[in-house]
Amino acid sequence: MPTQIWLASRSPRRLELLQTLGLQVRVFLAQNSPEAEALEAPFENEDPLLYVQRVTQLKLNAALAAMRMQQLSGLVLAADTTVALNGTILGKPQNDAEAFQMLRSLSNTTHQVHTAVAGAWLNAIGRNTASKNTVQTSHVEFATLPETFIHAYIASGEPFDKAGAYGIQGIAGQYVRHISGSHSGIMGLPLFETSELMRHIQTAA
Ligand SMILES: Cc1cn([C@H]2C[C@H](O)[C@@H](COP(=O)(O)OP(=O)(O)OP(=O)(O)O)O2)c(=O)[nH]c1=O
Repeated sequence: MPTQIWLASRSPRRLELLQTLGLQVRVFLAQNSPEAEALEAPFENEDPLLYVQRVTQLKLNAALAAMRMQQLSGLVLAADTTVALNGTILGKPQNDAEAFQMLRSLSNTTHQVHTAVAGAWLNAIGRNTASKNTVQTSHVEFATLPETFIHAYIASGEPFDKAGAYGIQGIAGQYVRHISGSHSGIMGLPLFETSELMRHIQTAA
């Protein structure tokens, strides 16, 4: 019987990326509580790489707890993407001014995009019998972002559900001079690392 893969994510990009692997994926969304959202706030001066892994584990744990309650089983995946500029975390912008500030700070420089993935196997009696985490870092160099572009981009609404206020897969891609790492990782789910993680879990479960 094929493995049931559950993606614990609201991100439409993550679902599309997983589906490009030809997998049958179901989305599982745990109820968002204010407490859970508060836990996703970075600690003061938290290292971006540690932050992205911590939050990913929180997302996975919340999904596993909720899935147990509903007696669901299979391979469960959660992920988080964080943009880091000179060691500072750039999350999703809360308003136009924050988006503007983020995009201007990314102009004509290189930043990092970290995507962590955590997965676990939940068996038929609700036990987690195998788990694995991974994190993938890409380097993205933007050319100068003209102010007229930044304003129009913010007005389009595209920056608001994205870490660092941009999506490489959209019109901001025209200013990406160079990347090293994983294009799918920058979009939210590194396909090479995620496939390896899933194979590992399936073998170990
Ligand atoms: C840098 C970058 C980020 N992003 C997106 C990927 C993620 O969806 C989003 C970062 O937010 P995340 O908090 O990682 O994920 P999410 O809130 O969208 O979904 P969930 O927590 O339910 O899994 O930014 C792009 O789509 N393109 C990019 O180039």
